[in-house]
Order: sequence, then structure tokens, then C-alpha cells
Amino acid sequence: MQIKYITLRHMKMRMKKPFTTSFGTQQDKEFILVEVKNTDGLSGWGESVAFTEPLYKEETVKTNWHIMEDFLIPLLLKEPITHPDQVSERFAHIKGNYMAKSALEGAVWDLYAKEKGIPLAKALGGEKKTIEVGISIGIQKSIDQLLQVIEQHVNEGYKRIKVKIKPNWDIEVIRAIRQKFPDIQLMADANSAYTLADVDHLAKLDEYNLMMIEQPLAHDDIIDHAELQAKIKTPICLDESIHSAEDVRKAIKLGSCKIINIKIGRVGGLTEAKKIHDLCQKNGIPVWCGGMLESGVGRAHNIAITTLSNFTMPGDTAASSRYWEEDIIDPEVTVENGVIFIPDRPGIGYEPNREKIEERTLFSKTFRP
Ligand SMILES: O=C(O)CCC(=O)C1=CC=C[C@@H](O)[C@@H]1C(=O)O
Ligand SMILES: [Mg+2]
Repeated sequence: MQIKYITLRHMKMRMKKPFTTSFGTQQDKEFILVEVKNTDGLSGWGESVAFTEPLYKEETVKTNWHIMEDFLIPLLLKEPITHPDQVSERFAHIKGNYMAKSALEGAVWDLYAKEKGIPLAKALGGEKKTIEVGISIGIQKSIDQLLQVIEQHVNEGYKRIKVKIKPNWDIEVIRAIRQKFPDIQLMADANSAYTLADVDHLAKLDEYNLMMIEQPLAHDDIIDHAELQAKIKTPICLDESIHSAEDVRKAIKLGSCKIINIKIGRVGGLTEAKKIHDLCQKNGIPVWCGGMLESGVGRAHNIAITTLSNFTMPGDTAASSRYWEEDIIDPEVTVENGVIFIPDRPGIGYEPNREKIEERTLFSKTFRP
């Protein structure tokens, strides 16, 4: 693979509706779009999932730009690579900064698949022709409003409903949902809003037949989660705490969770995501693909990784129209009755629309070898 140049674009897109979690509300989504162009004129695309504020994890749009510009891009441009797995090897001595690494690696994976003329899903070893998806619903103004939003998405066919919980917006909310929808696949995401002092409180969720509770305790913990998992029946799913297959190995050893949410950006890219997938499969731990309110480019990467066989639970990859008046890819991601059909075009399989990208670019910079 001969890279001619790499372009970073600082993007800003307004979501249709604000999204509220236990750590905050966001409506404007800023992110970095990566384009890696080869000497034959093909482009690979990646997206950084870091937010503008360090509230979900430490990384931000600005820290990602700095790390990419000053460290990662020079490493990537230093000499040619022959396979995308070499990108994470070349970045390995740079600590942390998973989302920055992932955005560049993702663009290289897309370009690699395009050079081979195969879909990214196939390049990753995925065989599914369709994937089932769920939807993640933010905290609403009232329980009634939440029930209405859930009803709308259940009627659209989404296969699993995820709701956000936090202290004082939890047991009562889940009880009300279960009363109205006794049979839906339902889960709750706490985004680290609790501590071990809440064990008895969290155990009250056990009677509502949740598929799982996602990241109830600290964003960097796997020890307390093990203690909590021993005391509650609801399966724990780890999100924020997992950055690598090594983290997963330790979490499995300790019994910190029964399910893993794989976010490509949070684990440093597709190569590590695949490793985590394989390790979980060997250990009987199902995985699903988390979302970070991505534009179509990041969404396309999520769709590709979800074709691997141990992604047995519906993820957060909802339709483009759930987030955006207009996405930046052609065609947009559509969901029919909770199912996405995997595109069979080379690479990510959705074409980034340069005009729409230009309109949403705050600034950009190009780097050459
Ligand atoms: O629809 C999506 O892209 C998923 C949204 C979602 O649940 C999340 C997005 C970003 C940060 C978190 O709040 C969160 C999650 O923790 O999974
Ligand atoms: Mg989460």
C-alpha cells in the first residue's frame, strides 16, 4: 500500500435530537474524519469517535488531532505497509489514545479492502449477509415520554432496546418499561454512574429480566465489577473499562462481566476489535457492537465488524436517519425491521459524499510522506 497523502477533517454535524446520558447531553457532534489516499487514487475512510469533552473517556477531538498530527501520522507515513494489522504494531509504543489510533487504522483497513476489491466485512473475516440491530435511547424528560419513544422504535422493528439509567432514573423507569413491554429485549446502560455502595439497589433490577446492565461502576474498573457480578443475577456488560484483548483476558479471569460491548474506537481499531472478538468467542462470552453517535463512515465500520460470528447480540448501530437529517454517505444506512443488509461493494461499502463532507468541515489539513 503506497500512501500518497492523509487528510484530517474536523467535522461538525447537528443531531436531530439531543442525546442525554448519566454524564451529559449533546446535540452538536464534532469529530475527525480521516481520508487515506493511495497513489492509484483510491481513498480509505475512518472516523474518530472521541467527543469534544472528556466525559465518556479521556480522549477528545482536540487530543486526537494532536496525537494523530504529531505522532501517529508521521509513523504511518514513514514507510509503506502491506497489511492493516501492521498499523497497530507500528503504533504500539504510543500509550493509550485508542480513538486516535483507530481512526487512522480504520481508514487503512477500508483502503486495503478497496485495493483488494472486497468488502471490508469480508477482509475482516465476517460472513453474515445481514445483521440484527438495536437502538440506544437517551434519558428523557419523563417516563411517559420514554415509553412513547420506546414504542416508536419497537414499532420500527429494532431488535433490542437500550435505555440509559443513573441514580434516581433507574428502578422506577425499568419497572414502567417492563409493565408496558413485558417481552422486548431490554437492557440498561449506566455509564459508570454507581459504586459498590449501590449493590442492593442494583440487585433490584434482577426481577426485570434485563439482557444485561452495561458499565454500572467506574470507567476504569474491573475489580469492583467482579464483586458486583457475584452479587447480582443480571449479566454485567463492560464498555468503558475495556481497551484491549489483555483487558478482556483479565476481566474474564476475575469474572467481572458476562458480555462485552466492542467499540472499535475504544479498543484502538479493527485489528484489536477482532482479537477481542476471538478471545470472547473462545471463552463463551457473547459480544455486540456499541455506538458513539457516529456519522455514516464510523457506522459503516461498525456494520462491517458486526458480521463476525460472535457478534450474537444486537448492537447500537441504528439507521442514519435516527441521528441525522442528512448523513455524509451514499446510500445512507437503513434498517428494515431491525435488520441491516451488508453492502457488497469494496471497502466500507458506502460512498462518502464529498459535497456534504465539505459543507460540514470546520477545517482540514493534509499530510504527505
Ligand atoms: O446510538 C449510539 O451510537 C449509541 C449511543 C450510546 O449509547 C452511547 C454513545 C456515547 C457514549 C455513551 O453515552 C454511549 C454508550 O456508553 O454506549
Ligand atoms: Mg455504554
